[in-house]
Amino acid sequence: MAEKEVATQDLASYDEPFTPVAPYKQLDEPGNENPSNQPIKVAARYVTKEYDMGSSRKDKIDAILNPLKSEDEKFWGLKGISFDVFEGDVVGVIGVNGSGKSTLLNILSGALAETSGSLDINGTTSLLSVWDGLRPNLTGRENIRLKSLMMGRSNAEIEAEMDDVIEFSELDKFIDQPVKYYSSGMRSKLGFSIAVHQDPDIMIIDEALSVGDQTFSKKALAKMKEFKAQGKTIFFVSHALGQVEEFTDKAIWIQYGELREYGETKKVLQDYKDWTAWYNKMAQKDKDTFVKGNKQAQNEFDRDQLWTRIEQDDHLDDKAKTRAFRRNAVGDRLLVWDWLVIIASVIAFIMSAYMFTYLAHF
Ligand SMILES: Nc1ncnc2c1ncn2[C@@H]1O[C@H](COP(=O)(O)OP(=O)(O)OP(=O)(O)O)[C@@H](O)[C@H]1O
Repeated sequence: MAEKEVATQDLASYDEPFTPVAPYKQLDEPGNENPSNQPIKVAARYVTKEYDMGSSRKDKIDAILNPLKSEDEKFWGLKGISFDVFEGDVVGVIGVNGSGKSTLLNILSGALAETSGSLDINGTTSLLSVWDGLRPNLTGRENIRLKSLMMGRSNAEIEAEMDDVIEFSELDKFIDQPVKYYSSGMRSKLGFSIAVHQDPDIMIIDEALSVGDQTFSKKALAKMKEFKAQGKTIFFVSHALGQVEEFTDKAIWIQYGELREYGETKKVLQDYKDWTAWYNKMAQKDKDTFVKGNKQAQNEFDRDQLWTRIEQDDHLDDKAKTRAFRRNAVGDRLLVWDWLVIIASVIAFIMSAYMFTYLAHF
């Protein structure tokens, strides 16, 4: 009976708006213990990603030339995610489709720029996702060379490793075929093999183990365990909760762009499963309302709401608050570039109009 009351109370709270004030745990809080005093590998504070739904250059120019047109729709893929990860932590990242897992991992790997927030990464990262960094028109072998060069490997190192990478990938003669003809499993094998041979400090794996065949998944998991034993830091996104449970020590649960929970894998997985059971029991109409409400909150989120959260965070001093609120210059640089293109086009247009009127006099 008592158990039922607790469950009911927990379930009711799912409906309430989720507004974390200090969503990351302090060092040595339960779920974030650092018994061997490991150095911090990743410290994220209020990391956001604001997607522009009309994000093509044409959409942006359109919006400037038609100021009366309604503003582009924004979507906050991440609404201010904060956490600490220590050397040797193996962290599962879970959450329903569209919650923001890939967005977070792409930001951690440097493949995507965050909109704002402070992110300190101590070491090299390597992202492993089925499509990441693979050029469809290049062969498998050329992709190995390209990705390795991008990771700062020398030609000699690449040639020395080439046979091992190919052997691990099990692609055999297909290695000289363009990647666009590969199945998703084959891409995953190639991507995985390239990534593990880069020997990064921080390994980021996005769903890549779920598409290969079972034998390869086992081999890949064994390789990951080897990394774990060496004390590497690993982020592991997967919908396969069994794999997350088997392989990770801590888990981050992301929901609609928020960090819902971070702590010991067992506890986070149990809470996530409870939530999923609660969600699945709802009538379709209620599920739609729930999802719509959360997505709307992601559309309507803004910098004021973000600042309110940061301001209330007692764990941060003023300097850290300012840093956490700061917009990332990369995003702004893109805007400046867009403006330059527009200004140059307007000047070119005015000059041609002058030339035309001048020539028309003769
Ligand atoms: N380039 C983009 N422009 C606009 N919205 C985007 C873009 N990329 C992702 N999103 C949106 O951001 C949200 C988070 O997406 P993300 O891919 O990070 O989720 P996910 O948790 O990895 O999902 P899945 O489990 O399905 O892979 C989604 O609602 C998605 O539609």
